[in-house]
Amino acid sequence: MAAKYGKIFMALTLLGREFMELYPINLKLTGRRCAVVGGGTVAERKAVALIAAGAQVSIFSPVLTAKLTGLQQDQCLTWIPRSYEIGDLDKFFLVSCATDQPEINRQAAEEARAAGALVNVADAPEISDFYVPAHIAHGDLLITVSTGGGSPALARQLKHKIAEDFGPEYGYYLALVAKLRLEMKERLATSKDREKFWRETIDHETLDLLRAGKFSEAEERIRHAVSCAWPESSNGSRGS
Ligand SMILES: C[C@@]1(CC(=O)O)c2cc3[nH]c(cc4nc(cc5[nH]c(cc(n2)[C@H]1CCC(=O)O)[C@@](C)(CC(=O)O)[C@@H]5CCC(=O)O)C(CC(=O)O)=C4CCC(=O)O)c(CCC(=O)O)c3CC(=O)O
Ligand SMILES: NC(=O)C1=CN([C@@H]2O[C@H](COP(=O)(O)OP(=O)(O)OC[C@H]3O[C@@H](n4cnc5c(N)ncnc54)[C@H](O)[C@@H]3O)[C@@H](O)[C@H]2O)C=CC1
Repeated sequence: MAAKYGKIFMALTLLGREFMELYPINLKLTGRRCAVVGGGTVAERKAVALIAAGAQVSIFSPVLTAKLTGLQQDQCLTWIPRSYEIGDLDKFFLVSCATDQPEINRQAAEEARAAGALVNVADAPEISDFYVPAHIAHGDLLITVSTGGGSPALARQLKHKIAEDFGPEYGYYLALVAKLRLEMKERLATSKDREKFWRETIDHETLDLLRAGKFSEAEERIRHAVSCAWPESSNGSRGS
């Protein structure tokens, strides 16, 4: 693979660190059954992200954090108020093993994988199918940072740095553009026109308007841009 012959690969080799490229995917979890084993701080972080993604979350743990207890009271998750037992994990799409007992995590991971689930193990990257990246979500906009398990603290720090530059206005911007994009498909004749338009339209003035909460002005600005660039496009001509 190209990356393996690049400068970064050479540097990693010099540093004596093995390099494993991960396959980046964004999972759709709406309505999927997911389990978290453990109810502490780490389990909480994993469960909250799963719930945010619309998963149907079950937690196996004798104790829950205050936040998880609140979520359980609000019926955002199902709590099985006891220690994990063999046989618990046979019906899940994804399982996160996050107790403070390494042997329990391992056992749960083995069972879940044998049952066909995707498995994450909080204290054992080497037996995990996937890692949870640090992330920023603004509506449909999802920015993730992965260090391949090398330094979660660095992933977290980079996330905070990126969040300073990409605030909620980018989420509003995306929502607006996604809506207008469908309309522009009708209005701009060819895919080349559309490509040119969207590359030129992503501008800071629209973002400033959104940052200031001026949503309709921002929408108007983009609509105006398309009428100026393609006055003839309003005749409804359609193309590829
Ligand atoms: C492999 C992975 C598996 C997984 O959990 O998916 C994993 C594993 C481990 N984490 C450990 C420690 C810490 N993890 C964090 C924080 C986060 N950890 C997350 C993901 C991941 N952690 C996956 C790799 C992701 C990647 O590298 O890209 C984040 C990004 C996402 C999330 O959890 O939601 C979230 C930040 C979220 C945010 O803030 O946005 C902090 C920082 C802190 O809490 O301040 C520390 C202490 C500092 C440090 O160690 O760096 C330990 C050692 C435990 C010990 O020493 O006992 C292990 C086990 C090991 O490495 O062996
Ligand atoms: N991957 C990550 O992001 C990180 C992983 N870790 C690792 O994650 C592990 C958990 O850390 P914390 O959440 O801080 O621990 P914690 O002590 O806050 O929580 C442990 C939880 O596991 C539950 N538990 C214990 N035995 C159980 C069993 N047999 N069945 C079900 N639940 C059981 C406890 O009731 C408790 O809710 C640690 O071992 C640590 O090494 C730590 C920091 C970050």
